[in-house]
Amino acid sequence: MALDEDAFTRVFDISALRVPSDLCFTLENRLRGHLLNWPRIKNIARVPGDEIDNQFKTLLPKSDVNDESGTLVAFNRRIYGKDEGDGQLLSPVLYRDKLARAFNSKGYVKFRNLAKISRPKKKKKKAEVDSYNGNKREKREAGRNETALLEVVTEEEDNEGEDLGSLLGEEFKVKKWRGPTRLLLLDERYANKGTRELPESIKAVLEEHGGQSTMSEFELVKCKLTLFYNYWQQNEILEVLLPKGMIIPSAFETVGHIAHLNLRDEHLPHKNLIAKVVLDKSKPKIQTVVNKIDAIHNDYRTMQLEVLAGNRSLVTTVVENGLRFQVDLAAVYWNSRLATERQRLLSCFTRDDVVCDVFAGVGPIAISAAKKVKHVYANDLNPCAVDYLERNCILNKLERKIEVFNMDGRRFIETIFASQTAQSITQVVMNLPNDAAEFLDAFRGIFTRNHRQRTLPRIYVYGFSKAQDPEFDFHERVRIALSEVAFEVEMRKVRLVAPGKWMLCASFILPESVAYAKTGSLL
Ligand SMILES: C[S@@+](CC[C@H](N)C(=O)[O-])C[C@H]1O[C@@H](n2cnc3c(N)ncnc32)[C@H](O)[C@@H]1O
Repeated sequence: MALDEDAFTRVFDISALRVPSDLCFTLENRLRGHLLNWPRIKNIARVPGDEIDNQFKTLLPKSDVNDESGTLVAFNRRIYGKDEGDGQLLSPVLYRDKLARAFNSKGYVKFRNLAKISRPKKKKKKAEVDSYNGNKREKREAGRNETALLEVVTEEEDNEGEDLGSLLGEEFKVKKWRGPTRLLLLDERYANKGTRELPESIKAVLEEHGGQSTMSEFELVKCKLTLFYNYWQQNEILEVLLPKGMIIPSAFETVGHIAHLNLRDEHLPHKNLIAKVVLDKSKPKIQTVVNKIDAIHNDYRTMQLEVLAGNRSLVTTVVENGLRFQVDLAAVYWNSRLATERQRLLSCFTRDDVVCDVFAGVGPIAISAAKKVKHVYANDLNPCAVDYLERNCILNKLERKIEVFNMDGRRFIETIFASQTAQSITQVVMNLPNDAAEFLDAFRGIFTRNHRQRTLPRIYVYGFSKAQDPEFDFHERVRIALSEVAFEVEMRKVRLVAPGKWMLCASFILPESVAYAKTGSLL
């Protein structure tokens, strides 16, 4: 089903007070309870074409611009000139401006409508006010990229009979310029009400301020407020589009420019529609919307993703804690939800540490650590992850502090600890929650008598548990893997990854009995 954006256009009749612009904020405060209070709609709107130009301002005498009895009249006379009343002679600047307004390349602008008498009447283009910036625009352009549009319903629309303007031009039906004004949008309960029907409290405020205003004139105008597809929020649109009673998908993970949905089965028939709305509502930050097709099963922990909307590229750049990581979501593992955990882990390290990241992926832990610690050894089995890991080291200018390896975790542990050149490793991170505990046996016998003076590293190993007592369960797995019971393990719940399934982090100093064990792996 295609998304019909026009079906979300809604038009509301409202009333507005046209007030002098210099009073609009005062009046906005005084009339607060009577003004339109809709989300994302400002209740002050500009009126096109009545702004005073700074150039004109300088021509005015120092007294109040809006002194209708004197200055404003004189100003109008100066603008409209002697030929239209008893005004003074126009200054050269104003005279040129007047001429420019009277002619254009096609002839007299002022009497252009005379020509129309002999031609069929074209549909009139109407100037409108965008409630956000007051720009003039043409009605047919509005809609696609608009959020909301405020149109003043003109007298012409109200009274078809008095169409003097269509014969002699706009100038002949509008009043003379009377100073810059603003529209204060009134609460919807005042729509289509006459001035007399306004509550006394509003009238009292207007009367009080009317004296201060030069125009001493407030006008009640009818308006049309149009709200477009862009106005409505994601959940409001999805509520309309999806079948009644269906849970509205709201949360999604973002990885750079990619929104990563995790749709339920019931959503799948509507997946493209949902993705389109998510894309529309999260642009420009989001450029691609994907859905996870299947649970993660493979060794590299990559996700099976289906691109539902937007551009198809799954290569993106994520900024995390001031560091930049390039990621190809189709080929490597990335989880933005672990950002807090990575920070917590990092807070355990000091500048004297040497860190070994056994399952480094594209490097979020290794590279963050490298900014803080003395040195990092980072490894991953996935050649593509290693490729991005190397790029990310360079991207963050940390390549001198990180050594990158591409091997199986167990072999990496054995190699790095056997290496004579390896600096003394103080911290080991094992973030492969499904199986990391099962790699712990690789630490058995990593040190020989020659290494006696070496520091015993602290190990951080992650795991999942669905048990009733997840901490106890994971603790048991760690002990079994190390074939050692007498050592202290700090156990911490990281986050609930699914109902009843916890991710945990166990940390402990590698027991001496394990590090110097005579045998290697028991398995
Ligand atoms: C859960 S991800 C964690 C990556 C990284 N630490 C992070 O936070 O984004 C686990 C990583 O281990 C890697 N991996 C899986 N099996 C491995 C193995 N036997 N040896 C080394 N790395 C392995 C995967 O390629 C993946 O990048």
